[in-house]
Amino acid sequence: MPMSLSEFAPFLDRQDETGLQRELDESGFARLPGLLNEAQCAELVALYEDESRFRRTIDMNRYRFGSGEYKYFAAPLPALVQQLRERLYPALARAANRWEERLGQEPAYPEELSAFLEQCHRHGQTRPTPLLLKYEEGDYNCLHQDLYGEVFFPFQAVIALSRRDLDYAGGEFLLVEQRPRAQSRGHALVLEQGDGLVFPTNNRPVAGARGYYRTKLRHGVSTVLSGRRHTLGVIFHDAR
Ligand SMILES: O=C(O)CCC(=O)C(=O)O
Ligand SMILES: [Fe+2]
Repeated sequence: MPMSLSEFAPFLDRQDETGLQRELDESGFARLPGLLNEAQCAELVALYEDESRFRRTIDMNRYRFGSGEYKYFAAPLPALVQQLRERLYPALARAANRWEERLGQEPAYPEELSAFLEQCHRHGQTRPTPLLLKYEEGDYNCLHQDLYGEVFFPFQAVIALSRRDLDYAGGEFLLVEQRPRAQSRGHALVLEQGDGLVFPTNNRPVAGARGYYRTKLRHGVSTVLSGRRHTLGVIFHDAR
């Protein structure tokens, strides 16, 4: 069954973008509720078993990344993942350019994903990074960043594919913000099936007494207490 674009169109409308941009500026992250429907989530979960769709499988325990498993999609990406990556990108590039300006940098991100990916390719980053993750009872994802080379896009997205309290318990999405010369702040975010969350890949500008300063962010997942939790990670830069 082909997956339809219209299903995740609403938040991408211009009028909704204002709210998204405000949330990103205020807290650094933003929820995108109802990004995928139940059938789309189930379809992505089912893809996990189709080895032909992936270029690499990571046993998280082996690298001490946590416990659980994830798989990077091979090119060409499944249509739904490709469309999500393309359609989330432009609003996030506008946010990224505004953040650059706040930090006194030139706006660096092209309007279209394809142009940004060309930058990645010129730096030898040619392998796709969108991934599916699977956590079972006792699994977790240590706090980390997903930088795969010199070029990186300052936002990434995660989409919850499983039903909280029905398919799994625990397994909150964790976001920790490291503030310069201050203690870190943590957010535990519960995502419903189909919800997306956009968050900074590396750092973000925060308004201070004398202009903006940068905080550094890392993300992870708390221990899954029971059941199975699947997520889709949409990272915009390709990897070396
Ligand atoms: O499973 C999650 O919620 C987090 C996944 C993750 O680390 C990512 O998408 O980069
Ligand atoms: Fe990650």
